[in-house]
Amino acid sequence: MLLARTVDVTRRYGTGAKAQVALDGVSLDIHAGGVVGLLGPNGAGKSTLVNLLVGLRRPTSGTVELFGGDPRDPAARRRIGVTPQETGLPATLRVRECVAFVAAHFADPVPTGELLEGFGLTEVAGRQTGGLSGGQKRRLAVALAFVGRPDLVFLDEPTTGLDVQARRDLWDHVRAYGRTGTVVLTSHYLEEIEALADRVVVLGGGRVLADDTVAAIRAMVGIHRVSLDSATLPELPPLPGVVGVEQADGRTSLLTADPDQLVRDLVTTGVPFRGLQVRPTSLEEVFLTLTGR
Ligand SMILES: Nc1ncnc2c1ncn2[C@@H]1O[C@H](COP(=O)(O)OP(=O)(O)OP(=O)(O)O)[C@@H](O)[C@H]1O
Repeated sequence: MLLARTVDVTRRYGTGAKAQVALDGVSLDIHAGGVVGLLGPNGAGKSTLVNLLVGLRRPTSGTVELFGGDPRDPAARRRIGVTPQETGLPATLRVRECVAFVAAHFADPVPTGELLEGFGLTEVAGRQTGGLSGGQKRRLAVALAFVGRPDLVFLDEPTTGLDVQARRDLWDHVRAYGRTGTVVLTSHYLEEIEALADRVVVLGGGRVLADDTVAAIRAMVGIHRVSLDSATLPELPPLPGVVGVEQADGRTSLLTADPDQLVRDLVTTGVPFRGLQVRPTSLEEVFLTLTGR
């Protein structure tokens, strides 16, 4: 089921010579179920895309649909939950009151106590939001996106400022939600995208550079890393198919598209290697290649 879509969307900020093109011909379908990760460097257009999908901004050209209609239609917006990149919580409201305030807008909200428990906020339920730590504020901002049992949740860099444990707890929540609902999440953390996303959309310079599963995107570059302990390794003879050699952390890495053949060749050379490891390149390595960074 199609929940949201953009068709050939362009978004510019400003006019004339100073115009900034934030999105440039982006077409994207968001289907029900799972976690879609929007990945891209600073200024790639991730927040702009989310803001268009949730009806906070309008495209300069192209079409944006949410549940088959206009994202600014209140009926469509009632079915989504959003955590923007920056949230201003009313400083004098208590955490519990904040949740109750948002819950009042929905017919069947998650009970406040249950929601606070789920996001580790029970202990600070009676505290004014102005007195929360940065991480607690962020957790509350993310919790508010889930109050109305939304069909589609948009989280713009939800774990920025969270410590490792809080980040992992939030991942559990997002993952669990993605089993029955749908989440669109932007992140700078490749680890986060690898951990959560079923589908990754890589944005760069306002364009979709790749749109696939984590595994497929990793395989797009298709390069594997064959690494050996450097300590006892003699100088290697030239080996066919090696596209790069790296030295780091006491290991020599050979980059190749055909790791099986490289291992056979290594054995044939008779080089006394130790500590052989073969692994696909990480999402980070692929990401750097795709975005040209
Ligand atoms: N209100 C605005 N006025 C002018 N330019 C803007 C505005 N909002 C965004 N931009 C520009 O549009 C481009 C895309 O910005 P956007 O915030 O969508 O990127 P992003 O991928 O979310 O970046 P980040 O990872 O830093 O949050 C950037 O060049 C940015 O400077």
